[in-house]
Amino acid sequence: MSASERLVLEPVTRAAGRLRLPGSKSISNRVLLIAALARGATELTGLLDSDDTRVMLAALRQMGVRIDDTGPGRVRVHGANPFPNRVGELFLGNAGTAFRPLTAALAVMGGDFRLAGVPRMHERPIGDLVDALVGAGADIRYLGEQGYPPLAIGRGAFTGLRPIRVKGSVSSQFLTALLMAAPLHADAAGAPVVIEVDGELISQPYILITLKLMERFGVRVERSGWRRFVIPAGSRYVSPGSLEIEGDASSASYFMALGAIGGGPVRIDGAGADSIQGDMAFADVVEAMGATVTRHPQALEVSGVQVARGGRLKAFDRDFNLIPDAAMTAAAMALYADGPCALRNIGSWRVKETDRIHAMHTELAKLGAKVESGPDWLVVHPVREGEWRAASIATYDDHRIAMCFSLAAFSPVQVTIEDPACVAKTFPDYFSVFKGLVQA
Ligand SMILES: O=C(O)C1=C[C@@H](OP(=O)(O)O)[C@@H](O)[C@H](O)C1
Ligand SMILES: C=C(OP(=O)(O)O)C(=O)O
Repeated sequence: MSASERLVLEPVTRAAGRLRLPGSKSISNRVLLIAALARGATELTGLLDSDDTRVMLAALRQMGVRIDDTGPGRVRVHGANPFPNRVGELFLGNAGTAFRPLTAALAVMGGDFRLAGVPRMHERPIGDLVDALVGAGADIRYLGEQGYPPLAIGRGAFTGLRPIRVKGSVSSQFLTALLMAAPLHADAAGAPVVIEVDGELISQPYILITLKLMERFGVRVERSGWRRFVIPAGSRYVSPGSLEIEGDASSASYFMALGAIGGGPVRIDGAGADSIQGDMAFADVVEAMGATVTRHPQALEVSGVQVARGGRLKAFDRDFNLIPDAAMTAAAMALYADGPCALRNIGSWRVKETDRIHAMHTELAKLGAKVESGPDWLVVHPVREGEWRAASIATYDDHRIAMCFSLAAFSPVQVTIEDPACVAKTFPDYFSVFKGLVQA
């Protein structure tokens, strides 16, 4: 492995300072697609520039959607429904927020599309979404293994006559994809679209992001809890003119952890108490661990959050189903807690960028931690003084493994992060922001 493929983290003892978050991945990719489907042009600001948003932008442009670059983090999207090009081969990397919603939108539109990604994307399940769409008349074929990308989408007639039933136990992105595509049918057919969730629905706060952004584009979904969603007849996306994208709350979790472990205060601008992202609840996690948290609008003039250490970090035993991405940061913080920390209900980790339960178990253990895990849980015991081991951390092409193991710099040993560039999925300059906040 060459030097640029590894990052050596020398031990640090303090962290303090202020930073601005990159744009939210979840919001960026949702509004790019919705704006592309809306009447009128939308000026987006605060857009994330990373691998996941680049594949979405490239796919939309390939479909003939005009998107002007109007400055750093700014684009003007000229809506076009249906898309001018209804034929194409799309490469969507490992971006779940591009692959799943585009599958649904293109299946409802109909055409002749092929959707593929990196090898890991072809191991991430999509069968529950394909079943729901095919059940409603869409024409989708698997080009590789059944239930997984790559996919071919044809011209089949999406009827949406009966309620569309979808399972939500593997990923909430399947329901998000159906919700975002539904107005295309509700508008064209002048009929309501009803979506029913079959069984458990994980990662629920991401559905609220979807519904809130649809509403910003004029589509109000009627819902009964998490079971039944009705997109009224005639619903159509209309551009609000402009939209400011919040900072990424999952990215904020690493800096909240820095403030809690490294003293702080660490001031994080771009997403605060008024955020629509569920991962802002990570502020409650660090607070419960003993950190001192200040949230906008109570005390800060810019939307944001500030975290400082409150004492030794307290152990936790928590259900993390609602915040699966930020939960990884908690697993790394457990290295410094005052007792064993349990992360429960995190089964979705198995089918994300890598098998995250296996990866976190393996890499935390390399540092000297005792770790236990099961199908959907992880227990991390803090490392006692004198038991730390220098380690080279494998990152499995998973941005979040790379980012949360930066927190191992607070150990007394040298830690090396392999392939740090994998952070480009959501936060290309993560390590330079990190280095600007920590001190030996
Ligand atoms: O809808 C979204 O923007 C996301 C939903 C979550 O996935 P699951 O619903 O698969 O847990 C999350 O892990 C992912 O990073 C982004
Ligand atoms: C699971 C993640 O990504 P994706 O949007 O590809 O599902 C993630 O960013 O942690």
